[in-house]
Amino acid sequence: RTQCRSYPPGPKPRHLIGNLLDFPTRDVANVYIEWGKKYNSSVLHASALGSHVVVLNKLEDAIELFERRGRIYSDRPDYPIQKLMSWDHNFGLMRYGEGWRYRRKICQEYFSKDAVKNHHGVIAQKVHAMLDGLLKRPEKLDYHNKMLSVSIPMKTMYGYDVESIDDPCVTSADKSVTLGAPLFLPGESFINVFPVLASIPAWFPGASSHKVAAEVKRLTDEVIRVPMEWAKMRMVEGTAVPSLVTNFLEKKNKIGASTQEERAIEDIAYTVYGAASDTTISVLGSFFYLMAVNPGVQAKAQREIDRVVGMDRLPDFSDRGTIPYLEAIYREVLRCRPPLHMGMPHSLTEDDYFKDFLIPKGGSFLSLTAMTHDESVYPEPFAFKPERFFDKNGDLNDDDRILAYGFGRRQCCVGKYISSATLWLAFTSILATFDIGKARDESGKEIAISDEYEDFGFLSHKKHFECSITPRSRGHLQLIERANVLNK
Ligand code: HEM
Repeated sequence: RTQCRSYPPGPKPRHLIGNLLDFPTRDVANVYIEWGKKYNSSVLHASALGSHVVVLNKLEDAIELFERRGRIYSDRPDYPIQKLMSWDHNFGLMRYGEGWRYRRKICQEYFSKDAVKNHHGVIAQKVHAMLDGLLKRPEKLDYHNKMLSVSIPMKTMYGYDVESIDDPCVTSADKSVTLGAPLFLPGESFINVFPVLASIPAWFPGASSHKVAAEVKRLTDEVIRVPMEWAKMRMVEGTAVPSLVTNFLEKKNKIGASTQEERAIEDIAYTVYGAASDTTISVLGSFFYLMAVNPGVQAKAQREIDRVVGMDRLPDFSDRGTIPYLEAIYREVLRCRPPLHMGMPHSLTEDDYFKDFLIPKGGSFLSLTAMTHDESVYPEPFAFKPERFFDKNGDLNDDDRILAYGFGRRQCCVGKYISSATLWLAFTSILATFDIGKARDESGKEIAISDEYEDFGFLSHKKHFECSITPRSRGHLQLIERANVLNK
């Protein structure tokens, strides 16, 4: 340990401001991949005014630090901007401690591998509604994607059926994330670098992050309050349906509950809505894009689905495990395009030493995109090849750890089982019933789809693109209609 002296390599700090101007605020993961090549290191470092950022580009390093040494790597950075935006209610951003543990435990039980079966009905209903939407208005793909992605968390958390994405709960949550997420990046908000700035008022000249934060706070408070009040009203009316919140309110009415528990439930429901919706939108957007530009993969998947499911019914959860190629598509979509390209920031609670480097106490990030595009593990990393997940015998290989769900003592994404169930059923049902292809212009020529993504800081979504979505046959069309009649 005494030999370890220097921080990991990275851009040379400037006088006084350190690396403040070097931190990328757009296309973050790719910039850190480039840094990795430039400084010839998979562990990178930059700092500004006492705040350190360490980026890990290699899976084995993340396993060593975030898992084996998880005790000291499981905190989250204390961003002063968070409180100004009411995002301290988001337990995914909470410091490692009692408050986080309490919320995580409740959430984990609700979404455990076994408990996810309780949500299969809701997932199937919402996936079938998406198929119906695609049938009637295929040009509104973004709308249907968002409806599916927001309606599952709203139903499982509050028992609330989202009727339209113009629902005020949805629009306020959207605005809050669009405005607030970029302020988390190192280099984007000076408040995170100079915590003392958090106490200057929003009207102070130049306090631009404060003004944005104040608006985000107003929106966030609304996102937390409105659906809770709605659920309470349904309880009073006697029309509530089971959900995390309504189950809790029922218990509270029967045997009482502490304020601490009520706060936790409120925080969990709000957190899950945000954590589930934007990530699912991102993956589904990537899925449609990747299917439209990879017709060979799509055709092979459809042959496999037809072989197992046949033409007389829609896929259901009992089919999972019987269509290996679909499993490979699920793995490959998440490998190609992890929605949170940098994962969630983990913070180190004490100085550590790794590979002869000093890893300073403070912020540290892992770069999921760099890990899922590591050429030594995934040859031709930018090619979409579900086949990479099969071994020589044609069986699925054991690379079933979906890196996009993260690492460590925070036991990675608490929603990974419901997410996996949702994405699997959505992918399989969409491919079973529709052909996805490039759209055509008036002269019948295919319109190319660009690879552009919209960057929201930590998260990215596929930029809007035109594609054609057509039912595979009259029989498939009828299956969708029948499923939706049954749902009503
Ligand atoms: C493809 C979809 C999803 C991806 C890629 C994803 C990814 C992630 C990642 C990378 C983390 C950070 C883990 C870490 O600390 O390193 C996380 C945390 C979290 N995710 Fe997901 N997630 C997805 C869907 C969901 C869904 C559907 C839910 C709903 C239950 C959810 C709930 C959460 C929560 C509550 C946390 C915070 C956990 C904590 O800090 O203890 N996620 N997710």
